[in-house]
Amino acid sequence: MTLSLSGERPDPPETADEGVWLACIECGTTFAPFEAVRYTCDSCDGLLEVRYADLPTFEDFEGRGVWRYADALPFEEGVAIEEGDTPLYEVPTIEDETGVADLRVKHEGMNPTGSFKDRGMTVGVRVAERLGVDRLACASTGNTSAALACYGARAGTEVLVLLPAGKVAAGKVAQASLHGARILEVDGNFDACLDIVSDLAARGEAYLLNSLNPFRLEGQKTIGLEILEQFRDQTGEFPDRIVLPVGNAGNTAALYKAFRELVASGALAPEEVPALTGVQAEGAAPMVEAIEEGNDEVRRWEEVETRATAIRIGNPVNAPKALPGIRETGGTAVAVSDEEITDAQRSLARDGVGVEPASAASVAGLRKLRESGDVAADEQVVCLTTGHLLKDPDAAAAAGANPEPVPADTDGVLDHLGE
Ligand SMILES: Cc1ncc(COP(=O)(O)O)c(C=O)c1O
Ligand SMILES: N[C@@H](CCOP(=O)(O)O)C(=O)O
Repeated sequence: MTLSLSGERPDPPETADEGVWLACIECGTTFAPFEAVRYTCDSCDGLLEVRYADLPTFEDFEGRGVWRYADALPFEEGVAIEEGDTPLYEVPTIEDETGVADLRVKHEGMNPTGSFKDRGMTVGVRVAERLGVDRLACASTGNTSAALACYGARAGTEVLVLLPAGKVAAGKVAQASLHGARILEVDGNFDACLDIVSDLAARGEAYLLNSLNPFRLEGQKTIGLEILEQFRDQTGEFPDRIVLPVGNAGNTAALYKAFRELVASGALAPEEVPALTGVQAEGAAPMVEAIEEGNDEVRRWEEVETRATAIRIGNPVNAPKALPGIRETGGTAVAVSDEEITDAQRSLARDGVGVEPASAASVAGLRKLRESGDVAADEQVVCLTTGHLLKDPDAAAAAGANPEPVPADTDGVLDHLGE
């Protein structure tokens, strides 16, 4: 099966429950959505996708936040704390300097726990309730654990998180801890943590809420729906391109699914779909490698390193959904250095947008693609910034200027200021 923008609408199988079912993206086998815990296909182990008998158009959306898009989701409401409805900012200085026709920044750091993961958790934790599981778990570079801890607390369910020891930013560990998750620090990287937690989930020890869980990506689809609506409200048009940081490739997969569904409902023409453009750090760039080499599979990088710890990932599990997303929308992928990421973080901050390093990768990638000519000057672009500045206070302090010590009197302060 190919995940294409054909506008195809499959008929509901007998396994559908109120017009919702799960389908394998590799072999097409379908499953009832809520009768059993399932993350991948029983027949071929392929990734699963949530499918709907009815697909909404823009006119069907009403209300605010993630649940404005209930008609595109498996439920009417979730375990919610006002996630979504994040700002789409103008960034005049960066727009000027990159020389694109229009540049806006969709700041997902403005979600309740400071990252886009909340959009996935409001749906995923609701599904967990429906399935009646009693322990939620994830592997995390930080943000997933913060969001799961918070939404798990809200649902009153036990949460277990596995983190790569020494590689998670301070703000994120603090969040997971205070929201009451049990935190295990693993002597290995994120991919090793995900291998372990997937194994625990397969043994029935916990319900997995990483983006391998197809319901989480349903919530993350709303980023794409919101961008289209906001950009059209602000400019009268849809953006030509969305540039986003890539780690486990959940957002790339989720945005592509949002656009495929809008095409299938007739709400969006295939040529109106924004080109999905992924950015990775040079030290963790398996998706970029696959795009550059034209590979259908992504090679797992065993050794990964980057200052942008949120995307320090060598085995993007959603690659089979995300690669077609980049290719079919006419997008591309690019790797950026840690220095380029920090420069972009500073530039965003100077335009009033405080983000963590991984988020700034989107702007760093846009800069690089403008220099290479892969992004044209007449394009209308949205850069996705995925997490808040305060998530990683150490990186922010290192990127900013040091405080200057002064004596505790006005003359001393004036002297220091040289006035
Ligand atoms: C701040 C931040 N940005 C980007 C990403 C990458 O997103 P994805 O895994 O959906 O590619 C993550 C986590 O993976 C993240 O925490
Ligand atoms: N950046 C992520 C990595 C895990 O990604 P997920 O989307 O599969 O949960 C994090 O914050 O842990």
